[in-house]
Amino acid sequence: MANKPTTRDLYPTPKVAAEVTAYSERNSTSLPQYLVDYHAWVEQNHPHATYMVSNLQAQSLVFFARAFGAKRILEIGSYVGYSALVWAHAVGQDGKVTGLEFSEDYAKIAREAFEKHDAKNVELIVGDALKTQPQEPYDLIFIDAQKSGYPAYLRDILAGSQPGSPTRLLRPGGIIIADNVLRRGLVADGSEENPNWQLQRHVVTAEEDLVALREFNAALAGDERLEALLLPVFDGVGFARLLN
Ligand SMILES: C[S@@+](CC[C@H](N)C(=O)[O-])C[C@H]1O[C@@H](n2cnc3c(N)ncnc32)[C@H](O)[C@@H]1O
Repeated sequence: MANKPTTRDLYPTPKVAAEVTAYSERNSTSLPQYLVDYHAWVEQNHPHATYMVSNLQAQSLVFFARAFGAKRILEIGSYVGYSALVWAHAVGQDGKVTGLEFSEDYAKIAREAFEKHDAKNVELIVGDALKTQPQEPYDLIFIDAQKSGYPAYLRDILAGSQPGSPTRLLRPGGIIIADNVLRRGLVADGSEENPNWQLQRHVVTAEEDLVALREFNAALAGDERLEALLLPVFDGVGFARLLN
């Protein structure tokens, strides 16, 4: 029996992959124009714009948030607020988004964007997310901060969401979404034969990030309180549902 084609077999050149992404974006429910414009503005004005999720990934986040029925979302790592604004759009005015962001400078830019777009349902807490997790329940937690912190974030979420606790962080049935869990494939294949090894090793990721992400992915799949799915889309997206 022939093997199913892999992502690379399906979209074998950069041009095909780019066309597929643009086509998928066009054939998914559109984002409001102010979100697309803000993404473009950050790309033109900020040196670390690649920190942001893409518009197509943002479309997927809106879809998942609504499909999961999430009205209260915690985001760990907000940068200048693009994905926080996306979540704010997804949950609507009767929902709530809390972003945790280390940098005061990034948070200032994000808050200006929230104000400009009249997003009253999103707040930012500045500081180390390992120390600033709120004491209230969320339906969905998005992890997108420093990769070396992913295992600790997961431990904190699980420890802070004990069955029966009135202050639990993630409700029973709540969803965790973690971005960049494959790091251009280096998490799964960190060998020098991986063409991304030379390109990315010193630029995008450090060995400690890869070690932490492998630990995180294994913990997500192995914890008996979680049902997990790792999808090889975008830079690798990990999903988990908290069972109790
Ligand atoms: C990939 S960016 C987030 C991008 C954002 N989610 C988006 O898509 O628009 C990661 C952010 O996490 C922040 N960060 C890193 N370590 C952190 C920590 N310990 N606590 C809170 N934020 C942290 C960084 O300052 C950076 O802005």
